[in-house]
Amino acid sequence: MTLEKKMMMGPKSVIGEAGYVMEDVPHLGDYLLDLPTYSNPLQDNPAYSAVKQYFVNDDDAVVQKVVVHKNDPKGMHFRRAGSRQKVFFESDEVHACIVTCGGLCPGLNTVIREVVCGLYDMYGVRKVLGIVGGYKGFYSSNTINLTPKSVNDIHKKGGTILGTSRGGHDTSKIVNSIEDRGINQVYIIGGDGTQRGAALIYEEIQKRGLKVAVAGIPKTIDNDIAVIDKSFGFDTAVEEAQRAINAAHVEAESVENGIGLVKLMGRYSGFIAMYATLASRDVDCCLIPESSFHLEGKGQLLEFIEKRLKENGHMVIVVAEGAGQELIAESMRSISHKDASGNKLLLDIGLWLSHKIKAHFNKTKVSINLKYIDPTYMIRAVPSNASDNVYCTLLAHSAVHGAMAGYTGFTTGPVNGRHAYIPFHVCAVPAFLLRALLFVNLFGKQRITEMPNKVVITDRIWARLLSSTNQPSFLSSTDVEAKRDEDEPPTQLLDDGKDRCSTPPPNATP
Ligand SMILES: Nc1ncnc2c1ncn2[C@@H]1O[C@H](COP(=O)(O)OP(=O)(O)O)[C@@H](O)[C@H]1O
Ligand SMILES: O=P(O)(O)OC[C@H]1O[C@](O)(COP(=O)(O)O)[C@@H](O)[C@@H]1O
Ligand SMILES: [Mg+2]
Repeated sequence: MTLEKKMMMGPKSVIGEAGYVMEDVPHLGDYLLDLPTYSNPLQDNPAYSAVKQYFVNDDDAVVQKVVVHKNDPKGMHFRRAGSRQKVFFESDEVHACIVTCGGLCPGLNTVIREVVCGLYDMYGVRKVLGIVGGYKGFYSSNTINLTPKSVNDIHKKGGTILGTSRGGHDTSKIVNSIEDRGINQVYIIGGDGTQRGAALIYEEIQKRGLKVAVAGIPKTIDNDIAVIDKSFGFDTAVEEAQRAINAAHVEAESVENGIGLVKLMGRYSGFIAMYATLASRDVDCCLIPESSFHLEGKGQLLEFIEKRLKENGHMVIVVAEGAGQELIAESMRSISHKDASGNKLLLDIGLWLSHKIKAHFNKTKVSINLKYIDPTYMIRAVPSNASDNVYCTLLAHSAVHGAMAGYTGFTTGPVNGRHAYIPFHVCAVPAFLLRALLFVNLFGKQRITEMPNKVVITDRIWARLLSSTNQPSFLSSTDVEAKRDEDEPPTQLLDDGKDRCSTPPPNATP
């Protein structure tokens, strides 16, 4: 194949029998001809000497959907992460760099540590640079040398030893810096914005024909990155949130008509609020961006608060920072501001709700005692917990194995419990196969940053939350219908072949 032809190939897909599609990741060999390969040094590593199979089979893939039906096509797959028999870099040839971008998240230091140690211990790499202060650090800050010794204890600290920033993504300046420094592996740790930036860096590197592997490592405390099971730091955040909820509960319980209001992070997705509520059992009401609510009116928030106070004498409300933004905007006629990365700056729903609840009970002459707790930055700043630490290690090692094997333009992460390489770009799949795959609506959105991961309030998990808090859903039946239409069609069919949304079950009461 000629070089031009290889360059034109773009994102790849591997198509197999019975509707098997693998959305493959790019490889340095796609645009650089005749790259030499080397045997993987892992097989000489004493720690791995008892391993039955050192390497992942070349065509191992991870399936995107695990719940299937007998006539379903095999569906979408991603390349399985892990070490390969042949690597495309010699140990002393590697000059890696690591950068952390966007908001803080528990586990950032663990990932940095494990990329450094993974490169050193598994592949004998000796040159790893830390880029200081996020993307703009590539062209405006000093770098620091990272060694297993210098990163040994960093997983015990919150934050990122490299520093981070929003904004400042200048693709050509970044790639110039990569080229000038002779860097050939770039590990980019960050959320959706960062992964978009990483895709641009990968494209520019490919355009310049550089032998530089670009590996994205997804980070977001909000857990709003699509495709992967969950992001690191999320578990830690849910655990840490329990402390704030407990405090709110103690405060609320100790006084007459006590209300504990806790704001948790979640700009567009209410995962932290939802999981923290499900875990706690002390929460009476959880409000998330995906499920709108009103203050006034029958079955709405203020009425529910009145009811719960009458029943229990106290209550705890958990609100995700992105919830109810349209209500605040309406009542304050606010101008929308953005941060340096272009993310919309949110209005403080916690303060606003506190004010509205107090004003309401003032008007109705009921004395309440409301305590508002905003633990958001305290939660974000803690070191990762044990389970996140284990997860971060695997994530970092998967990225290292992928880059050493010559893969590039990918984000790594767990898909149904198995780590996979997910391409930055969606590959083209023939239309007939798309139809056969039965999830045409989702296609084109499977790339990590195309569509944020959101709580699907028509899924059973949200129903479990509503039933555990016994709060109203605050949605009208029209809202529910609209939500059902937005979400994926149900896969659970009744015996007569009609779906549960459109047809009431036999004997259902109207
Ligand atoms: N669409 C984009 N294209 C290129 N770079 C982006 C894009 N969106 C964000 N970035 C860059 O990614 C970095 C982190 O983005 P941000 O949205 O702040 O955090 P996160 O990656 O956690 O979502 C910033 O330096 C920002 O400039
Ligand atoms: O004050 P900052 O640093 O902009 O961070 C606030 C935002 O960071 C987050 O924790 C996560 O955002 P990112 O995923 O973009 O880093 C959001 O929940 C929150 O809105
Ligand atoms: Mg983001």
